[in-house]
Amino acid sequence: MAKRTLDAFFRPSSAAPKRPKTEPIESNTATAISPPEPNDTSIEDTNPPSQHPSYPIPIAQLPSHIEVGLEHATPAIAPREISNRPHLDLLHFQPYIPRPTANELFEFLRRELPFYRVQYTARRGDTKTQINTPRWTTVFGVDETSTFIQEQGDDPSSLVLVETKTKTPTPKTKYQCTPRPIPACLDFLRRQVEAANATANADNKNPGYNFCLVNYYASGDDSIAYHSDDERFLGSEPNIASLSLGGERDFLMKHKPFVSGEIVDRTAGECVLSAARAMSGPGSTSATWRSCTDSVGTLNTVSSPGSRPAATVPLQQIKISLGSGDMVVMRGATQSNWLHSIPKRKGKAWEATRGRINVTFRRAVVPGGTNNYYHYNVGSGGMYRWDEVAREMVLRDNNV
Ligand SMILES: O=C(O)CCC(=O)C(=O)O
Ligand SMILES: [Fe+2]
Repeated sequence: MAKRTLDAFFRPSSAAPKRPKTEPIESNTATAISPPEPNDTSIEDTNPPSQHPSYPIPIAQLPSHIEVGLEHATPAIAPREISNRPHLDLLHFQPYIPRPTANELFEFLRRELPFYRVQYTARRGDTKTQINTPRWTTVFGVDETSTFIQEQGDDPSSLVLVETKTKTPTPKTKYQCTPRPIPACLDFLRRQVEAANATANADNKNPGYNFCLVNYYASGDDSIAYHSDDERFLGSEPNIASLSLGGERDFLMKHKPFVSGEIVDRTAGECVLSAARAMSGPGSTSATWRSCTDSVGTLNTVSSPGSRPAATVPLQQIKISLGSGDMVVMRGATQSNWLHSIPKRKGKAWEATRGRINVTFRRAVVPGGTNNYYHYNVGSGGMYRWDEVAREMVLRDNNV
């Protein structure tokens, strides 16, 4: 694996997220607005929101004070590499965005984005289970086989979807959903996170994120159960950047079980590594994946008593407390070997009741990824928005 230097974070990078004066003609973002000058407060109220026929609502642009904060103060600190366990390859920025700006961004995204409480049916053999996703979700982006291009001048609402290779219009039948371009506010963040990643990789490889998934955990009752983001549609060794905003929550990780008798004593927190691959490799179907995350919550362990262990390593769970502005980048073999979760949090303590937003950036390589992400993060139910007076998500539209 390529060696990364953390010092590189404080050197100027060719991939630094200098905001272009105008958006490129070809992009997955839904706006084409020049950046405000840091002192120009008038722009804050006049920048038009991102609009697109696929959006249920116009989505506001970042207020200039947040944008300036992101532009000048990220990464707030060099990341820590966590790779002291088998197959684990993480970058932990603590924080990536300075706390005050991260808290403003949390309030902004909660207020401005459309959210969904998705229900779906998980099938396991002949058994069907109705799942209520235990958090609010929303998603933007399209896999790499399609691209949004601007049809008329710099009017972002005229972004149309074309085939990436041929530039011909994408047939309506290609997707079971209507892909949404990443709105300007999240696209700004995407470019910054990409640049931070490129700096962290010795080969300066840009992960080229084309999806942005957002989770909102309203309280300690909201959660995501143990899963890995290792679907085939993300390609091998996916790079997933995961940003936390708002209330602090625990991020748990545990190694997947091994195939051939490696689990010798889970209660003692020990597993034995052989050359065998982890049990649950890439390619789980979407239904399996979601049923793992939301209903079952963990994968079964397998052991076959005949095999010979080669080495022992601790199998303790890893716990990382994620505060506002912190970012974890999961890379390399992490997804195919490790599970992660945000467990429910009991109690009435402030951090247990405070909301948290998680933004992940990923790259999907085939249309199956687009169908999957919209199915499980937008679904076919109602659209909700944050109500500042009621201090909760309120149903705004029954069918978007
Ligand atoms: O909220 C988080 O930090 C994790 C979210 C996550 O794992 C996911 O959306 O796949
Ligand atoms: Fe995940």
